[in-house]
Amino acid sequence: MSASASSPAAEEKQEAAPVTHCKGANDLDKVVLREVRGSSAEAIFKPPKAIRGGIPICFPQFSNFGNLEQHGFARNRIWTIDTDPPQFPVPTSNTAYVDLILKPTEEDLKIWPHSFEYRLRVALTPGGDLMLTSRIRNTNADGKSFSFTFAYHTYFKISDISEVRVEGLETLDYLDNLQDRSRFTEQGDAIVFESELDRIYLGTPSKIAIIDHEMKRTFVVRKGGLPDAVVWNPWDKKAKSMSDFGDDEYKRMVCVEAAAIEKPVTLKPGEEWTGKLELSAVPSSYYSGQLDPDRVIQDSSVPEDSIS
Ligand SMILES: O=P(O)(O)OC[C@H]1O[C@H](O)[C@H](O)[C@@H](O)[C@@H]1O
Repeated sequence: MSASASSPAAEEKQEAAPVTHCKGANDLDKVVLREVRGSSAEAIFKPPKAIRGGIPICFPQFSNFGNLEQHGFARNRIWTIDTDPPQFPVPTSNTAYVDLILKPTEEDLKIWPHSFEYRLRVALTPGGDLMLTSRIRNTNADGKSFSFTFAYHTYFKISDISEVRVEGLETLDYLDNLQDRSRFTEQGDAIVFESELDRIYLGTPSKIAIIDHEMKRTFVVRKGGLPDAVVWNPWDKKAKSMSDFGDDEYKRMVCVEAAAIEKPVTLKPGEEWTGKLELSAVPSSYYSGQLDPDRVIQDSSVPEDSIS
């Protein structure tokens, strides 16, 4: 799906849920791993399997935190354009956006017996920032609550994994997926990459920065309703084991995923949850060694209190 799509068109089926390409004014086209569908290296576009790259949606399960397929089924489903969405809680004036909706099929209900409506708004601001707003409602008629885990599995395109720092997660606790999800405390003043890394940071702030020194560009991730953040780079060995990923592609990508994992979200019938993600790209000189996200996002289109 292209996030540069504008207002809702006539009802039509979308090929896949994830944002796979986003051409923005301020370098946000670099958010994605692939330039266009499958043109780079080893990406495979074969529905119903999600393409690797972009922003796959992990719902109703992150990873193997449950009995469903890895990362849940939402990323592998056909979404529909929602031509008549209810009012969204984020300002969208002057933005180009598309509203998508996902409801469970009969098959989905067999593996996850809960009725839901998942509304996703994908919006691009005039400045090129990308905003994703997920609204998930429990529409169970049997009076039952349900719980889920969630992630925006965002792939960022970077110059060189060895040159990148992730700031905003220092001093936090994390679960290390490479060590049976044991709990550790981050000791570094930033995350740098020297080998495979796969961690779930807990209780994270609403802003995280991915600083690409070589490109002199910083991605700012802002999020709301999503307390956790997954940081992932497969490094060389795992890259080789993935059939839809080039052997060297790990050098040019990092995933920083706004998520709700440690404490699953529980919704009673009729209740709705909102999870927001906003991505900006700014020149790294704004950061130059000091993380001052307030400074770089002060012109953001989303007021601070609307995202947290
Ligand atoms: O290969 P996928 O199912 O898309 O998952 C890719 C990666 O997603 C997350 O980042 C997980 O923390 C990793 O453990 C996993 O390898």
